[in-house]
Amino acid sequence: MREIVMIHARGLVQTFQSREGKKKTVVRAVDGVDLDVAEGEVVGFLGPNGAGKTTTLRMLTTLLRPTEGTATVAGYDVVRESEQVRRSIGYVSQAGGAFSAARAGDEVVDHGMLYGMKESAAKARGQELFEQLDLDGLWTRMPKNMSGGQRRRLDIVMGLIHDPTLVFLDEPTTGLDPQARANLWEHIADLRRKRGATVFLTTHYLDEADHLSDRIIIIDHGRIVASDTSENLKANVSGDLVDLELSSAADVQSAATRLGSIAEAARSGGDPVEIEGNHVRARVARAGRAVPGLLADLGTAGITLESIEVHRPTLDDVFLTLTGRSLRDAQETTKDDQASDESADHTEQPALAGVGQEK
Ligand SMILES: Nc1ncnc2c1ncn2[C@@H]1O[C@H](COP(=O)(O)OP(=O)(O)OP(=O)(O)O)[C@@H](O)[C@H]1O
Repeated sequence: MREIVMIHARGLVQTFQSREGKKKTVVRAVDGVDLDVAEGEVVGFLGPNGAGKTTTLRMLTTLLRPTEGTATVAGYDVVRESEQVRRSIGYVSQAGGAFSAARAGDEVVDHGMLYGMKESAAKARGQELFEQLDLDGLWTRMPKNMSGGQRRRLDIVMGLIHDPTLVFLDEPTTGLDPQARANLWEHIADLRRKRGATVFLTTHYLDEADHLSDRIIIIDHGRIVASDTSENLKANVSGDLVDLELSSAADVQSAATRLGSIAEAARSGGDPVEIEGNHVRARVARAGRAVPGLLADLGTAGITLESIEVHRPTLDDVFLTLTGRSLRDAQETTKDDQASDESADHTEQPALAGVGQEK
C-alpha cells in the first residue's frame, strides 16, 4: 500500500522582528525545518519553551506565512491552497478556544457551521464527539462552568467537528491536573485508534511525548535535532545510570574506581564517574548484566551499600546527549529570553475559525 504523506515540509523558516527599546533584532524562531509525517502516525513534537514548536505549528496550519521554505499539509500547499488545508485539518491551539456565553452544544454546532456543515449534521457529530470524549450530559452547560479538563476536551470537540484526517494539538494537557491529563491521553490515543486520524502534537512534557507518540521529533533553537521512536532515541544514549549510595564516606573513592572501570565513558576516555556526598554515579552499558559483577567486586573489597538504583535512559537524557543541556534547564533559560518579545511584528494570517467555506 502506498504511504500517504500528511505533512511534508522543507526548509521552513520563520523570522520575527523584535524591538527592545530602539534596538530592532531579528528572531529566527524556526530555522530550516524539514518534516515528513505519514497518514495515521502520532507524532510528538518536543522541545523546551521557545524552541519553535508553536511557530512551526502555526505555519503548518496556515496561520502564519513561512518566511522561507515550503510545506504541504494533507496534500495542499500551505500558502497557495490555505483554504483547502484549513478544511482538512483540526487545530486545537495552546490557549484553547475563546468561548462566548453560549451553551457548549450551541458553540459546537456554530463552529461546525463555520466549516460549512449543515446544522443537523453538526449537531449529530457534536453529540457523538461529546459521548466519545466523556462530555455526556454537558451539552447545555456553559463552558465557563466546566472543569479545566472538560473545557480542554471541548476544545478538542471543536477541533474535530468537521472530521479532519489530520489533527494538530498544541500542548493539549498544559495546566491540567495529573488525572485529567491521563484521561485526555486516552482520548488522544483514541483519535488514531477509533478514527484513524493522524495526530501532530506539541508538548514539553517528556512523559506525554513518550506515552502517546509513535515517533518523537525534538526541536531546539528552531532546528530539528532528532526524529525517531522513543525507544531508538533512548537506545542511542550510552548506558543506564547506576547510582550507588555508600554506607561510609571513606569508601567513596574506592567505589568510584570500581564503578568507573565498567562505565561507558571509560571507553571513550571521558570522566566516567560523578561523586556527590555518599553517592557515586556513572552510565553503564547493559547495567542489568554488569551490576552483579560490580556488587561481587564491592563485596570482596568490604564496601557496603545503603542502596543501588539503576535508571533506564529518559527522553531528558536524550535531549542532554544531543544538546549538552537538560530539558528542564533549557526551559528556564528560554523563558528569560522571551521576556522582551512583546512588541514584535510579524505576518499573521486570519484566524482559523473564520473559515466559512461551503463543502
Ligand atoms: N510573535 C512573535 N514575535 C516575536 N518573537 C516571537 C513571536 N512568536 C514567537 N516568538 C519567539 O520565537 C521563538 C519560538 O517561539 P514558539 O512560541 O514557537 O516556541 P515554543 O517551542 O512553542 O515554546 P512554548 O513551549 O513556550 O510554547 C521564541 O524565542 C519566541 O519568543
